[in-house]
Amino acid sequence: MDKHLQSNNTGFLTLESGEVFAGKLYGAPLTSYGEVVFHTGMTGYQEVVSDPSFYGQIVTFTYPLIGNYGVNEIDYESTQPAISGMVVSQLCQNPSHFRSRISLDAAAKQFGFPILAGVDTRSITQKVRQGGLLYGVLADQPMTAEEIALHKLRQEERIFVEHVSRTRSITYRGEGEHIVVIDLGMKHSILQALLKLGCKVTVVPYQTRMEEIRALQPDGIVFSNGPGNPEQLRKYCRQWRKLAEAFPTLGICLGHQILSLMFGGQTERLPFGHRGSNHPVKELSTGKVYMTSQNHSYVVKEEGLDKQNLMVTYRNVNDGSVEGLRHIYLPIMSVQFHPEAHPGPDDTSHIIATFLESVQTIGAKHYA
Ligand SMILES: NC(=O)CC[C@H](N)C(=O)O
Repeated sequence: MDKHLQSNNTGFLTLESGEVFAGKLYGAPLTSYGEVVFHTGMTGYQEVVSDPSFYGQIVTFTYPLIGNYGVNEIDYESTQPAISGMVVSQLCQNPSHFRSRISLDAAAKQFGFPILAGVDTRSITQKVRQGGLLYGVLADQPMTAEEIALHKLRQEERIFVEHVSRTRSITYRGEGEHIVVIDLGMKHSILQALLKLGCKVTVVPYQTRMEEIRALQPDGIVFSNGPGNPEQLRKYCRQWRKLAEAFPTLGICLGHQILSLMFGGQTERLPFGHRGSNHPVKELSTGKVYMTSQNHSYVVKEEGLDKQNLMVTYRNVNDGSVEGLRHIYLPIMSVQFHPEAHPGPDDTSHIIATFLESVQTIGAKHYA
């Protein structure tokens, strides 16, 4: 018997395509439902479970052993549970790391999400790769197609950003430039990256009005990462465009996708998403390839992109999809990947520094 499996509770992941995967249930004894996605990182599970971009998703890890270095107090990306549920092959119950405080099982109990362990995660991944958007339910019994269809319908009606964006503004003191982050489900490490560069940072709820943001006298604006379909935010894009045109702006992941919407473009679903720590992207101006941390289902659609104003700066090496945009005349830039990394390589951390340089130099000159 697998020494990692000590739970007596059998659990099931039922996919909308009809397959049922049986395993052992750990973490919080809750039924979870959502889009089933796969993450290929060998590490980073603590950041993934707490990254608000994963809100409403059941995340399957392709790396076979998860939980082996435990969970610590400092690597959380938010204080709320983000994922809906987790599926792993082997769940390690005896973690070993000098920073570890509790096991992943204990953290899942505290955070409030279930873990299904002991299942063939490669087979689930193959199904997701073949099936595109695939909903599932993780529960203590298999579900019927009708039950899943009902959950799916409810899920599709929800605007996920509403559940993860802060409800009140908060300012973090720094001596440097004042950056206002539009919180679409901001990862804590984006805040950390800005604070590390000396910025004063104000994080505002995503529905904050333009006048309120102007009153904060920002030097620059960041549109954060976040969950769900970017098209759900289209109605805010007119006012966000005004904001982006008024201040040096950086968009990260969901923030990048909405930048294309602001300029009349569209987004589309990738066949099965990019989630992992080793997605290669090419910087078109230099031909340099960077390894990046990624986590997205949607992508900026090439067709319909406002090429009068925006140019593509990065492309995914595997599928050629758009990974970065820059405004031709204004200091506005965005990336589909995560320059703040965490988890994953920090090869592209210079992007946040470059944004800050534009805030300090081009921004001041441009708007003088
Ligand atoms: N990490 C993110 O910001 C994700 C963006 C968007 N929700 C997507 O899945 O494509």
